[in-house]
Amino acid sequence: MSLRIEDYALLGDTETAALVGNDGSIDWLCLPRFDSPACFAALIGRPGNGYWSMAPAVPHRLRGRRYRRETLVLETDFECDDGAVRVIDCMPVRDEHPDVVRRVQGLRGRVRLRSEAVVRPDYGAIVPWTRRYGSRLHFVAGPDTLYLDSDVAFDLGDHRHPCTEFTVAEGETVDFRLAWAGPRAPAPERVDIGTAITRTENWWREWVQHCDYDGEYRDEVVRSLITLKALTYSPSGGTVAAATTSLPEQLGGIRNWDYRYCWIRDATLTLLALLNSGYEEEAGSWREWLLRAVAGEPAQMRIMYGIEGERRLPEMELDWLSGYAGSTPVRVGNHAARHCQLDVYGELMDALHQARSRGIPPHASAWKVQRALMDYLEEHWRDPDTGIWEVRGPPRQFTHSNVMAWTAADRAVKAVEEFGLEGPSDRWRRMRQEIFDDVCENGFDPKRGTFTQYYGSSGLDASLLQLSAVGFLPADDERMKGTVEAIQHELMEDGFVHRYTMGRESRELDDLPPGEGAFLACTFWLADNLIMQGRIDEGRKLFERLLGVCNDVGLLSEEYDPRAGRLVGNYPQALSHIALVNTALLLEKGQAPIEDRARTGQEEDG
Ligand SMILES: OC[C@H]1O[C@H](O[C@H]2O[C@H](CO)[C@@H](O)[C@H](O)[C@H]2O)[C@H](O)[C@@H](O)[C@@H]1O
Repeated sequence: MSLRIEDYALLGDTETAALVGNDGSIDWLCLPRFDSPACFAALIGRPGNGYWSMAPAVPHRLRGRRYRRETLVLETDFECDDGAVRVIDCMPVRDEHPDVVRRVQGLRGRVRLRSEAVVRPDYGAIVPWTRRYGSRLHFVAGPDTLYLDSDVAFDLGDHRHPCTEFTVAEGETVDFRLAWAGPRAPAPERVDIGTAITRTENWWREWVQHCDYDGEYRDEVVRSLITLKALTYSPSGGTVAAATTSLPEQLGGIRNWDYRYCWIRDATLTLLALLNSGYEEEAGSWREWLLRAVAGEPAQMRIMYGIEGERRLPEMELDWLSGYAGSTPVRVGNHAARHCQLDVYGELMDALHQARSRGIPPHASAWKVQRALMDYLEEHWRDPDTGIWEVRGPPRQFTHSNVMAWTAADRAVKAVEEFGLEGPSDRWRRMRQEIFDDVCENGFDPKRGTFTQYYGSSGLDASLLQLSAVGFLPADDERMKGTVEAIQHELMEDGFVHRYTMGRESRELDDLPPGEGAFLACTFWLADNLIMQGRIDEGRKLFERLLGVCNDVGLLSEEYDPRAGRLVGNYPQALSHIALVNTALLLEKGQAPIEDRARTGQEEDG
């Protein structure tokens, strides 16, 4: 039986990521980039699709695992009748060759261990050509060449399952390193594993030092920030939505998507979470990524890009993979790249506005790009779109999308008024008012006292919990209170919030069978609304309940299945960790930076 999603921990070097189970097996690793084909894909298939195990060879139990304080260096402790060992895993800060290092440390007694290195490039499809040179294994398959160096020699067997057994006594260490090289690149030099681990540890600790949040939830916030940093591709500054593809939104279901790309929405919200926690440098590189990605005709702007700004992300199914817990199809690429989702204009205008407000040095092209985007939005904000949830049914006029168009107009007005930038502020002011009136007339149900999912629908949508955060209406406005109450009544299951009403209407909306977990980011947004309404204790209680579903190493996926009591969806997911950071900041400050925006927006439009 597969491990639960929460049984995995993240390793990463800010260019790619791996998942290691609490059984010591690395079941997911894409090299050299987040979106490269995985060479260990057992996570979404079978063991034959690739893994690298490291655990006692005799009956044993997990004694615990943790990241070393404020780092992404993982320690997993196993215990058996003969003693105890620790496996230390990390991906060193990137130099020439992406690599994973593993050190086995004897803690007590003498323990016999076994390691199997089943390398399977191209998402588990290819058995590589494998050779052994002393204590080095060499795997070759098309564009992938991997080298496994170890203190103990591997037995090649039939070349399909290289394995080794060795004994570690208290105080001893045994080291391993798997490194990737391009097809014609020279073989990597051997490295000292102890030095690599220390260097990686120091690098993360130095990074964490810039965090200026020192509140009650520091551990959880720092873990989330480390996760967001690990999901940010450092050469370009783009953030992937999650480290995986096709972890299901419902166990055994078909809502399995590839998240190893940069959504404007997720990347922008990541930037804000980092910025609000003291990380200004990241804001600069994110803006570089963004401006490169959206450069060109505003009409051609995409809602998501590849990590270097690639525009074509064709979606396909990998039929040789049996899926996580049998959840098929396994997909790579993402058809949503071709969607029109108007909210991204608002998120983008807001992020650039905030970067400016924080004094991030101006960028020569930023305002030019923003003006071009506004020209486009002025013409198109009434268009139906696929909305924040990227529904695969027919486009609609989603209330949230229009509110985000309002946000874009609001930030454009402020850029002129507060920063003296040049632009038609009177026109944008009129646009802002027009959208405000339109939303209040068509996206609000006066009988039920709640905003609704899209114009003309009676359904609810948890994205409406964002309305106060962006400043559309204050949290204590009766219409917002009514919306929050309706969402609490209709979208909650066992204390967690679903994205929208599931049922016949959602089938038409989504073009997919209903059934998925509760959405963790939305549940944090509910906590935010409670806090902004002054219901601090209720908000805190909900926040702490959410912290309770973080796994033992502080990670969250996209969704939570309250019935199964399990994390579901891609993992770890940026949106969930962004939302965690925002709620912690809101609780700490009593009012978040986002609420300041709420106040200014309301003065003019209320
Ligand atoms: O479930 C439907 C959609 O799910 C994915 O989108 C979700 O994840 C995105 C990345 O985190 C997020 O930006 C979006 O708001 C979420 O709905 C998936 O990528 C889509 O293809 C799919 O239609």
